[in-house]
Amino acid sequence: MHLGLGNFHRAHQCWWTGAAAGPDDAEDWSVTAFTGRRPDAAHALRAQGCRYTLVERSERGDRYTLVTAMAGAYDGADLDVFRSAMADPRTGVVTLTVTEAGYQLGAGGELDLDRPAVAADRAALAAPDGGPGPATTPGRLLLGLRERLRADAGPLAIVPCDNVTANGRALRRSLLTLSASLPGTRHARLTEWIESSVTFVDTSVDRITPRTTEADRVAVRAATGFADRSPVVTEPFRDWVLAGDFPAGRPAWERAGARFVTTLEPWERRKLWLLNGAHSLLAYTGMAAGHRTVAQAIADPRLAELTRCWWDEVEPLLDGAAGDATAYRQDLMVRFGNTAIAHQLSQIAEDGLHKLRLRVAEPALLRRRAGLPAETAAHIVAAWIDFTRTPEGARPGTAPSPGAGRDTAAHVAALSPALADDRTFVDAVRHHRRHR
Ligand SMILES: NC(=O)c1ccc[n+]([C@@H]2O[C@H](COP(=O)([O-])OP(=O)(O)OC[C@H]3O[C@@H](n4cnc5c(N)ncnc54)[C@H](O)[C@@H]3O)[C@@H](O)[C@H]2O)c1
Ligand SMILES: O=P(O)(O)OC[C@@H](O)[C@@H](O)[C@H](O)[C@H](O)CO
Repeated sequence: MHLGLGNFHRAHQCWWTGAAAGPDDAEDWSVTAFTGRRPDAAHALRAQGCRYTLVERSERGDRYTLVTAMAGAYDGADLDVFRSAMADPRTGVVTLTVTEAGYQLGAGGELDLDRPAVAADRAALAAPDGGPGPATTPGRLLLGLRERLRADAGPLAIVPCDNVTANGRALRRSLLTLSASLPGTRHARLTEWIESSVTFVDTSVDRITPRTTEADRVAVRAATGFADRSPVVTEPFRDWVLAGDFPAGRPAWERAGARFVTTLEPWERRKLWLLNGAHSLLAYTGMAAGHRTVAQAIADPRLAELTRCWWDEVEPLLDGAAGDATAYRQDLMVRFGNTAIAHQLSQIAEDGLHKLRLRVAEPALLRRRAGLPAETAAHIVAAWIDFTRTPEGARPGTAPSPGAGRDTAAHVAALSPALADDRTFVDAVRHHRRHR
């Protein structure tokens, strides 16, 4: 099963599941996918038998693959179908790509029980008649797990694939907290069962996948003859590192290059800080400089130099267990410079509050605690604050609550209360705001 049927799932886990197929059909797995917030993606895929085209795009040209691993696509709000899929003993793995914001975490990285959407889900889950049903990802997952326990359908692995630090452990804590906050012995039993029978796998996922455009659909039709409404364009590069157990089995993803490790942290830090941190840097500083795509921004010598400064700042925090950071940086420069991929800076800039906490504030705090300056981090935070003052940047999720107003310290506190207590860092952010 998959939750969050967007572009990235189609370019990564779903493609990977098809590519993991072995010579014996009995080993093959398929994906039943659910959208997160809107039904559109499921409708479009169902209308074409859940098949779609993966376009691997580089400056050397396009490569087209028909992906057939998706068996079903449904609206995530269709809770009857969702519950029966979760309670099906043939379901052994649930992957997720619901964006960073979808995890409903507060600034401390824990489930925010007081957030209205989470509070509404608690009421829905506690209602004796089932109520309207939960709407958030943690709420729906817990509903599904409750159904699986009731049906005695066996253990399960949950595999979050979003750019969230220690994503498996974070989701495990959230579901246990949510379950423990619900009344009655059935929820006490649910909490115990999750602890004993549900595993949460930490993952680092990597494949730059921009939003599909109408021009992409036209190109697919011209090249393949398939009038595909849901193709997905991605870069040739791909990576998937996983740490955790699969008590109900799993596809042989390693056949297509996935790596199973014991500790994810070195991989996750290298990818989240070097790649995603630099993406956010390029998004906020690049848009302010009038660029639209990552390739345009990295071709700007001033921004390429700022990116190198960011990498110099975070590289000493990496322990090298994930391999040579120098080679990784060189590869990133090439990947960012792929002019065939139009990765919009505006897409990366969305939900900045949730993203910067993990990819910029966390390493900045580690540096500050080690007594080191975090100048480039301050520069990125300043660029984000300035972006939140623009009409495009003032949307919820990108900017902190309106109460933060123009105040630099309040913005930093929304990212990280600990960083906001660091006067040197807040002053550095102020300095960069004035001098940009
Ligand atoms: N696109 C990439 O290059 C890429 C690469 C690595 C990781 N990821 C991860 O995948 C996530 C999704 O990226 P995408 O390109 O597929 O985006 P997308 O917009 O195509 O799809 C996002 C999916 O998440 C759902 N969603 C959005 N907000 C939600 C919320 N608050 N609660 C529940 N569901 C929600 C949407 O309905 C949709 O199904 C990213 O946020 C990131 O964490 C993306
Ligand atoms: O997908 P997001 O929104 O978490 O972040 C935007 C980009 O940094 C991200 O999508 C990268 O392209 C991706 O993580 C590369 O693997």
